[in-house]
Amino acid sequence: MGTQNESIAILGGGNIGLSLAKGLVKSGKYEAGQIIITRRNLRAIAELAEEGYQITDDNVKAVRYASIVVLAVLPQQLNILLDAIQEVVDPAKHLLISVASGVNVSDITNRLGKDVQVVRAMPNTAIAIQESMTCIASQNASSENITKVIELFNTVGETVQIHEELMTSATALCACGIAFFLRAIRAASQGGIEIGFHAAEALHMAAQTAKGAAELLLTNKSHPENEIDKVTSPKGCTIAGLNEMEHSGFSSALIKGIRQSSIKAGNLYVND
Ligand SMILES: NC(=O)C1=CN([C@@H]2O[C@H](COP(=O)(O)OP(=O)(O)OC[C@H]3O[C@@H](n4cnc5c(N)ncnc54)[C@H](OP(=O)(O)O)[C@@H]3O)[C@@H](O)[C@H]2O)C=CC1
Ligand SMILES: O=C(O)[C@@H]1CCC=N1
Repeated sequence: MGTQNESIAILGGGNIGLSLAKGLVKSGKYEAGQIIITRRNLRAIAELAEEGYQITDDNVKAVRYASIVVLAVLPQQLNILLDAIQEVVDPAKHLLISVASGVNVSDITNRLGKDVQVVRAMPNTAIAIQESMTCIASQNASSENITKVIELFNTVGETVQIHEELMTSATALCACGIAFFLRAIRAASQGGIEIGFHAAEALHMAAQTAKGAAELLLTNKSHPENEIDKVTSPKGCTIAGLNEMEHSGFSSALIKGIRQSSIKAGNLYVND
C-alpha cells in the first residue's frame, strides 16, 4: 500500500484524469491499486490494468469503492455522470473533487440533490510529472477536507487556494496557460530553425531556455523585467529582438488570449 490509506475513484480517464492518476503514483504517495479509473470506452485504458490500476466502465462501482471521488469528465458530460452516481454518493463517506472547468460547487450539489462536500481543483497537464500549478477552491468543504485536497495535489506540484469566483481565471492562466507557454516554446524553436539549428536541437534549446527563465523567477522571486534588464545590453541584440516582438503585439496577444480563455471557461457548462 502507498502511504495514504484512502482509495480514489477518477471518473473520466481522459487527459487530465490519467495525468492525475500517473502523477499520484509517480509521487510515491499512492499505489496504482488504490486508484480506480472509469471511462465508457474501456479498451482505451486497458493497458492501465497491466500497470496495476483498477479500471471499469461502471461509475457506480467506482464510487462505492472509493472515499475520494474525482470528477474528470468534460463540463458537457458532467450532468449525465452526476445523474448516474446520484444514488450512491454518500455525504457521510465521500469527498468529491471536481476538475471540471466552469462548474460551480453549487451546480454539483444541486444536481445531486445532496449536501456532499465538493472541492474544486484546477490542475494542468504537468501534473503527470509533479509540476502542476493547481488552484483549489470550495464553498462547502470543511477546512480539514480542503487541506486533504491541497495535500493530495501537493504530491503532484504546487497548489494555491483561491476564492471560487476566481476559478475561471485560474483555468485560463494555469490550466490553459501551459498550452500558451508550449506554443511560445514552439514558436521560439521555429525561429531557431530559421537561424540555423535542426528542429530537435532548436526545440531542446528553446525548452531548456524557457525552463531557465521560469526557474530564475521562482528561485530569485524576482520580477520578469528585473531579469530582462540583466539580458538587455545597451544597443544590444536582445532589446532589438524584444522590441520587434512588442511591435508585433507579443504581450498584447498573450493578455488577449488569456482574457478570451477566461470568458470561454465561464461558459463551458450548460446546466440543463
Ligand atoms: N486537459 C486539461 O489540461 C485540463 C482539463 N480540465 C478539465 O478536466 C475535465 C476533463 O478534461 P480532459 O481530460 O481534457 O478531457 P478528455 O476528453 O480527455 O477526458 C474526459 C474523459 O471522460 C470520459 N467520460 C466521458 N463521459 C464519461 C462517463 N459518463 N463515465 C466515465 N467516463 C466518461 C471520456 O472517455 P469515454 O468517452 O471513453 O467515456 C474521456 O476519456 C474537463 O472538465 C476539463 O475542463 C481541467 C484542467 C486541465
Ligand atoms: O481547454 C479546456 O477546456 C480544458 C480546461 C482547461 C484546460 N483544458
